[in-house]
Amino acid sequence: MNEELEYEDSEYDTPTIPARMAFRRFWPLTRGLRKWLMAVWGCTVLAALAETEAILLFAELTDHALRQGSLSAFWSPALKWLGVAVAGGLVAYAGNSLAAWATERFVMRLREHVFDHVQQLPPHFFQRHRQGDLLSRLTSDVDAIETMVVSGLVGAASAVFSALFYAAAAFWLRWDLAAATFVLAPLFWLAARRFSGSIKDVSREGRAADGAITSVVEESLGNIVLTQAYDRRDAERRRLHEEATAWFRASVRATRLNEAYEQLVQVIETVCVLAVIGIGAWEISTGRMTLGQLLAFAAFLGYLYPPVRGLAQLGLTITAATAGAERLIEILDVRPSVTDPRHDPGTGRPDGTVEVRDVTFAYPGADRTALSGLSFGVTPGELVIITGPSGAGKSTVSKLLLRFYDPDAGEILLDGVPLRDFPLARLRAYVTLLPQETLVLHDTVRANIACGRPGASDQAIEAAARAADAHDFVTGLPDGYDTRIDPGTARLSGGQLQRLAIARAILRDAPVLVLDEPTTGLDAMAARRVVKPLRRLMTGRTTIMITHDLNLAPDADRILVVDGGRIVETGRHDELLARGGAYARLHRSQNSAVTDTGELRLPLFAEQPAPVPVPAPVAHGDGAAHGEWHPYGYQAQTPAPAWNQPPHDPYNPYDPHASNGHQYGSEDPYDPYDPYDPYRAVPTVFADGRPLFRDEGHWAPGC
Ligand SMILES: Nc1ncnc2c1ncn2[C@@H]1O[C@H](COP(=O)(O)OP(=O)(O)OP(=O)(O)O)[C@@H](O)[C@H]1O
Repeated sequence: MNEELEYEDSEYDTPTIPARMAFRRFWPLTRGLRKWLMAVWGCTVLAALAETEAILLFAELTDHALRQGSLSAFWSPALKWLGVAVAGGLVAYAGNSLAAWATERFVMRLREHVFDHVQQLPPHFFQRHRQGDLLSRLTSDVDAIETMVVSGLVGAASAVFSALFYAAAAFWLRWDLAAATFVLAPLFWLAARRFSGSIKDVSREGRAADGAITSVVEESLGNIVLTQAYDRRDAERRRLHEEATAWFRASVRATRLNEAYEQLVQVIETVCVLAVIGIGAWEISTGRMTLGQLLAFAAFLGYLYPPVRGLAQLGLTITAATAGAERLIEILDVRPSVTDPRHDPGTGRPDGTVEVRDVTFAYPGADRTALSGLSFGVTPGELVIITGPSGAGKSTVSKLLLRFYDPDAGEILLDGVPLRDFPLARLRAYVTLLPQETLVLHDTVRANIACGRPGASDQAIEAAARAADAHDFVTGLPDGYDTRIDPGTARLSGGQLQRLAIARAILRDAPVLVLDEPTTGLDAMAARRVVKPLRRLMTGRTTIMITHDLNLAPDADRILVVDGGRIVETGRHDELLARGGAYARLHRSQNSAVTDTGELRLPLFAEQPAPVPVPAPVAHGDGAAHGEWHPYGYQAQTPAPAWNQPPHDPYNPYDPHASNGHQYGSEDPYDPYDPYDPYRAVPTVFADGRPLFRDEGHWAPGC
């Protein structure tokens, strides 16, 4: 299956794979365990032999000791039986322990295999798959495969052996009786066949629902602040209820199907036992069989049915497990978007000269290119800022620089060597990313910094923390560097976490740095506090900073303004401002984005284009003179501009303005959601002529 197919499939329409193919897919993972599986099978065989011996001894005891009432005939078979029971017990214990060891090793190996694979998958894979569903695939679906490949195989081999062995013993004991019983054997097979299709369907539904439940719980807990702040508990509960209902239906149906199968088999077994007893009674009455022989035969049947029934049940279990295998195979078939080169050119640590040469790139499955013909270069010690509007392709540049993807056309070179020629681990040691969201490991502060360079000494960690201005707040934590922090930790502020990330990057000491919005999400004070550590981090390195925050722009050696995946302007801060183009506009919009609190108190849109007088003047003792603008209203006599009317709230049934026809569906043609509505009046100036929004023109304070 290719990747294109992959993201079109949701977790609910996983492709169907036959059990045999699924088995073959995972069988190679049993390498190294197969001899132990053989040993487990050997133990099962020995245990079956011990059981058989026990049954024969039971027949001997019945015929010689019990029927003849002879105690002397009791001791020898009794002691033998005891010996056989102890030996059988030991063998069964060894076999079961070994089986548990082998199956758990297989599960571990499979889980690591899938986990390793998932870790190599490109970022868009995780955007398109729900995390909860992935979790469920890595846990319960992995267990299902174990059932299919290891327990299933050993179970099937043991059941086949036991069935054949007990059948042979039954034939040896009384072939005619055995033949009569075996005529009924296909009934078991027919019953299993009847149920297997439905059981597979219901297992598939159950697994998908299991993944969906984990997803809802995971997403809901991850968004707990949103849930509580917007009181979305009922909505979240409903979401969980929907998925839980699907799970509930699937599991009840699965239990019903299994139970129906079990009971049907029970009835078939009873028919067989009655047939044996009937024929046996007739044989005993004609003197061709002893009671001991009949009881031994019945015991053999008692041992024969479980493996026969087990085989059929195993078929159903494997069929159900195939549903899990399909879900894992779906993930394993997604290929990583980048791989290591065949040959490592073995270059030493690069100086850090980066050249992006005519790069074009579209995300897999996307119909638009994210970058088109992008070219720029950065030399060691230089700071290049990439800015531009949202969706311009800035973060995509960082993904290509880290080689999460390869360009569709063009090339990115590090010291003249194409990125695809570096082994990934080495490339990512040379190019460090400081991502937008601060990534925290569930570990101590020390480990969080040290993950920049595993094995770093405590002194190096502390030096990095000092350079990142993190040492002081870290030593103020209850356990200093040994304080445990968690992702989403409340212990540290956004700015502090960012400084930890900077310490980690300082310790990593890579020649190339890619900073993706290093100050986004921080308030002005926190952003200012990270600037100094950032400068220390950037010193002497090739730095590519992706940012909307143009406060750092005057420091840049070059600024690239990207729009629609292309570079639309290049230059230094002053040059670009003087040019008055895209950059100047971005810069202006950013500076004017500092909101005037007066603006916040104004209704944005008028209800009516025609001015309506405010019913009562607002009496304020703050010097609001007649005719003066006041944030809460206009003074009497002065017709209030439309935008200064108390806003009509279409959702408020008590809004007095609702009665004047300002309701949806009334004749009032005003549509608040239509930007081209001719009735819509967007105020741009205050009553005294001052511009309402700062970027409308110069606004000298006090005028
Ligand atoms: N995984 C993806 N699959 C498909 N298209 C994507 C994917 N990620 C991003 N894009 C698209 O690629 C384009 C560039 O996205 P990118 O994230 O690089 O923009 P950006 O400039 O960093 O935006 P922002 O400033 O909002 O982070 C956008 O049109 C976006 O919709």
